[in-house]
Amino acid sequence: TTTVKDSVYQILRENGICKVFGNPGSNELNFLKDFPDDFEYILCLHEGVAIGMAEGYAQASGLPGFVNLHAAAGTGNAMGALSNSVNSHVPLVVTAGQQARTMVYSDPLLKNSAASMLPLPLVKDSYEPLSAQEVPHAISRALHCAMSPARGPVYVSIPYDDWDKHIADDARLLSTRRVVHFGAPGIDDIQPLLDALEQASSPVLVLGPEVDAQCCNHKATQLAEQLHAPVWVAPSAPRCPFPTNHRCFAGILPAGEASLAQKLSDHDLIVVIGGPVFRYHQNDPGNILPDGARLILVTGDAQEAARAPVGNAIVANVDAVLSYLLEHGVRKTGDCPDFRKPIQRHEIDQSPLQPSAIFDIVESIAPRNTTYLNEATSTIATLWERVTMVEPGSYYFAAAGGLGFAMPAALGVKLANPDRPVVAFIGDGSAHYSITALWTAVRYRLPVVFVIINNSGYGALKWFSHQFKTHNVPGIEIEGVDFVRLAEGYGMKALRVSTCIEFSQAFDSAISDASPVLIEAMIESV
Ligand SMILES: Cc1ncc(Cn2c(C)c(CCOP(=O)(O)OP(=O)(O)O)sc2=O)c(N)n1
Ligand SMILES: [Ca+2]
Repeated sequence: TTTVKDSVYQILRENGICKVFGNPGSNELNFLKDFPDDFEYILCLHEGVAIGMAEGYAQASGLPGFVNLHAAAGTGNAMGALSNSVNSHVPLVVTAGQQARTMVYSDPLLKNSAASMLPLPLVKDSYEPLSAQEVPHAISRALHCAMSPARGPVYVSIPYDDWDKHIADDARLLSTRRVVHFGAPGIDDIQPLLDALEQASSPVLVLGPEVDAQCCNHKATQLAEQLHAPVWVAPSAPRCPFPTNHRCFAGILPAGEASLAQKLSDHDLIVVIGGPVFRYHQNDPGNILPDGARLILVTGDAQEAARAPVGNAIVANVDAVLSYLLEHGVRKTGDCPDFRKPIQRHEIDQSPLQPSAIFDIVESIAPRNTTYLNEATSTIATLWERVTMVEPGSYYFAAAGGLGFAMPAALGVKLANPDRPVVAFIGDGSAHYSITALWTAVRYRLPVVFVIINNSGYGALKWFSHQFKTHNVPGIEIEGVDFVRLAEGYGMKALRVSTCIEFSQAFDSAISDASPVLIEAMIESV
């Protein structure tokens, strides 16, 4: 026989999982005791950080993230972060310790009374095994469910007295299970798309995060060149699916119905690959498509296909479809046009900082393979205009817009890819949702550069107030926060700058520092 605990670690080990992101309580101690030395426990001081870090790690590594939380209180703290995970199709197994199986009904402290209901609908599946014997199978099933298209987080609640129970050794059969997914279409399946591209006089490509998640950005560039088509990144982008310095890159689409359709008004065929149609943000009612245009969606997510309000959809592996289109699709002759917009760059001088200057300075210093995260929400469009992102895995943003994602996700990305620089632009508002990530960065020596863009408040909400004509709104000014002292309080190197030359010097030093650094960039309040 074996124990539930040994069986579960063996299942994780055989599936390449060796990191546990977590925050422990007494319910978790039986799972964590005699912690195996071939695993690493990453302590996060808030459960939103544990989820965010596991999400960044999973997205950057392609491996499932494994999280261990504490009962209902820990799961509740994780819910905001899970809203991003379920939208970004990131494979996570989220476990939470439950009170002792024999005590739960007596309403004890630290119980998770409706455990399998608590995280819904922000997980693909959630379960509390009916007996200790079921726990290894529940973990194995959660792992394969999280990794099956469309990927996503799965939750398992486990009573703490289950871990030491002895069970039959057939759990070994579970740890060696392999589930692989192909989803490649047959040529007949995508013939309608090939025909539409052949007949279109002005096709346009709109790319979503799945292109980046499957690392087929380069195939998308070849397809754009073959079609002489401009490429837009789908709105509210959580990843960067296309090189922003490529001649076909037209920009990131606005997240409003009318404004998005207006950007695509010159096209008669809109091919959306690897993302929803569309993830709008501001309410900007209008026609979803320009007059006379038709839309075809290619996605690995059947729900995304079903939810689309317009056009036809092909549910298939995005990488496989791109390969088909390259091999069998129409090829335009002559030179591919250049769809890029020229950018006027800032001088790096004594002038006061502003977001566009910050991004120009970063653009002039950061290595080309840097990964960026941006949660200074009023500056996102400016980053996409000014920062070059080429490789897969160059950019991450909260897929549901749930703030508090970028700081912990930056740590997870760095943990997965230690050789790539990681820069996180964080708003002075967003920084507070996961500020404890700074301690985890120092504790695990993750040399991320955190740039706090401090405009003394919720800049994006000031913009929305203007848009929505909802004036005199309280609660959007934040004055008097000292991020340098906050960072130093967590043991992190930190400095404050307010001019371009100061920021340039600080960033040039921070990007090659072996330790994490926080730079507080003071800019005019918007
Ligand atoms: C968890 C959470 N809480 C609140 C919000 C609402 N929110 C908030 C509070 C924003 C302003 C963030 O301000 P910031 O300082 O981080 O960045 P900017 O000043 O550049 O907008 S944008 C936005 O959608 C959110 N998206 N997620
Ligand atoms: Ca701000």
